[in-house]
Amino acid sequence: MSHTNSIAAPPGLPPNFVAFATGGTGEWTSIAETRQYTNAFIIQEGKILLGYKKRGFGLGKYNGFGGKVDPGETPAEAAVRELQEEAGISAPLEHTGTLVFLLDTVPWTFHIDVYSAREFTGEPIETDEMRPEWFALPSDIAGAAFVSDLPQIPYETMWADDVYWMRHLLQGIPFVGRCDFEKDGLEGEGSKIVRWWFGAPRHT
Ligand SMILES: CNc1ncnc2c1ncn2[C@@H]1O[C@H](COP(=O)(O)OP(=O)(O)OP(=O)(O)O)[C@@H](O)[C@H]1O
Repeated sequence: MSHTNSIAAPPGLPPNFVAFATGGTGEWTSIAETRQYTNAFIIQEGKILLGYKKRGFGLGKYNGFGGKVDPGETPAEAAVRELQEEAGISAPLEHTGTLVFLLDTVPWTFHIDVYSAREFTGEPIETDEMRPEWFALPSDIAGAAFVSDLPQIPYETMWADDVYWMRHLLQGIPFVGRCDFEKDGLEGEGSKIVRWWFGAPRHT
């Protein structure tokens, strides 16, 4: 029997969340060393700011802005710093989600605190690491604020797990999740999700 379809959250996630998307096969990979990361998204009336990653981990993918939490820094401080460094803007970021990733090609576990803000100051600028671009929120979430002349969120060019939690993020619903990835056998750093579990707070 696979553990991944069970209602109980997998190792590495906080308690008191109820699954809204689970799947895959096999046992959860055991967690050894954990490293802290951040990921920040600006979500406004009808649109979301994503960055195209120009170098390093996640090259060629769209993602929020973020990176490693430095020693002596809180995740919230790191999130603000990384947003400034990678997109040139400041924002009152609020914690919205927690993601845990294991890749069979990386010996540590990624613990990612996900932040979002509805406003920001400054002008998004392209940096050495990221190229910021706006995308339209889906029309059922945006309602009257739907922006028809922006591209749709490019899930095919994002990490494969993003599609599971993005609607929670866009609606400001807290979420947690875990995914175990394995190399997909293709050239490069391509990987596929082999088991996943996403949950929202019990009362929603
Ligand atoms: C596996 N599934 C995943 N799905 C979505 N997002 C993922 C992710 N795995 C990592 N991430 C994000 O990728 C960035 C890496 O950060 P990364 O560029 O390595 O850090 P940092 O900017 O400190 O690096 P430099 O050393 O400056 O290049 C960071 O935002 C982190 O949250």
